[in-house]
Amino acid sequence: MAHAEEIQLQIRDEGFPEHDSGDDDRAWLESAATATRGANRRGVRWWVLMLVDMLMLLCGEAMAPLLGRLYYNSGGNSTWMATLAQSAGSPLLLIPLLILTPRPAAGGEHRPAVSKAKMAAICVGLGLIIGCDNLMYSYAMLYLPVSTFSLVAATQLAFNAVTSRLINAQRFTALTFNSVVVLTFSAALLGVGASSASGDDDGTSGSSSSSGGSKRALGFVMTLSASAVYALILSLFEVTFDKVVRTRTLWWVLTMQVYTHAVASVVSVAALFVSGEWSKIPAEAAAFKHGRAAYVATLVGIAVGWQAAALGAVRLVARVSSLFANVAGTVALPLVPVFAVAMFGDRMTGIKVLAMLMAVWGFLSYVYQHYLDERHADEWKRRSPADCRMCAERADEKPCPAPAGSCASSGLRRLNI
Ligand SMILES: Nc1nc2[nH]cnc2c(=O)[nH]1
Repeated sequence: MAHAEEIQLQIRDEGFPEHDSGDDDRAWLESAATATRGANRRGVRWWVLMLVDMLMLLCGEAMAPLLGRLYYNSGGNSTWMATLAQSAGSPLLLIPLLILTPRPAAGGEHRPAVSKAKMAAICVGLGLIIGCDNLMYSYAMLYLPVSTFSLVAATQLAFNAVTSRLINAQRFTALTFNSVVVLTFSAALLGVGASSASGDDDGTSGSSSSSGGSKRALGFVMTLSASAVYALILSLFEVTFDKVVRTRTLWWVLTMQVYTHAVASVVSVAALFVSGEWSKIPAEAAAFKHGRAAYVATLVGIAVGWQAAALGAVRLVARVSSLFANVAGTVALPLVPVFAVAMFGDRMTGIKVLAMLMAVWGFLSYVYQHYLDERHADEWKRRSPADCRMCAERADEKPCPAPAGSCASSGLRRLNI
């Protein structure tokens, strides 16, 4: 018991001074009621903002790869230019970043300033990894047809399940597990369906038979590696928000995206010059199938599309988790062929419909789990301080069942003793 008291004291010393008079249960109940009302009010706004982030991610993930393929199919040949386009749109985000001012963390608690040197090192590291992912993605699109690409890219969710478990201590329930499995099968089904319909050569990229099996093998390895690296990137963003920045405001999301993508762009520009591809760009633009203006418009579209996708993804990482951001992104894989039906008059098949329905099912499964978690957290917020004290006084070494932060208004923190 002495141990438990020691822990209580220690926790009280750590924060929430306005509630340190732990005996004042009435005050606690009032503050809990206010917090719950606040949470409910934030609830609708939160879901609407999440929908906006998802739309940004889905539109970007659907539009950017289609334009990437248009670039290669219309005469574009520079993998470094295709790589640069994926990160070059980040200066666009300077506009909202300069308008916004950094907001203090929710609750107004004092937090030590984030070390600039540490953030610079993180942004350089993440930027280099993003640059590698972009390069692998460019090779993947160049060497693999859409069908095989979708099939292999479906693995990114499984990779994310591993990275988020190892790096972010993601909790897996039956619903989140179901979401990962169903979405992976949905994207894979699409790949199988497309390859059986087209003999795995849908002519959408430079991977015609003349390119040879070695290029296709390289495309396969690049897609698989990019899928793993993308999962790692999302998990590293999440762990940075959790452990380094320790807040998840829009200002920090924009800051991290602008700086990491700036690093990726600098590396891509340097590689464009060093590789000599730069000298071929004017001829490539002049010979572009739809003209020079279309060449520029395609690259600008790729840049804007990837920034929208990345912003949506990082916002979802900050709002929910890296796994959820990947779940939402994977929904885009089966949506692309359905968009192609509407935009390019492609044939609608039973497999495309089934893949899309499975994607929606997998996605809703994760959203429902998140809704249950929120409700569980709200229930804990409504409990009396005695419940929280019970946790603190438990001497059985078991973790507290309350969700993180839910004991905050009683002056006690969630315990993991
Ligand atoms: N590998 C990979 N890279 C990305 N960059 C932006 N989106 C993606 C994605 O879905 N996969």
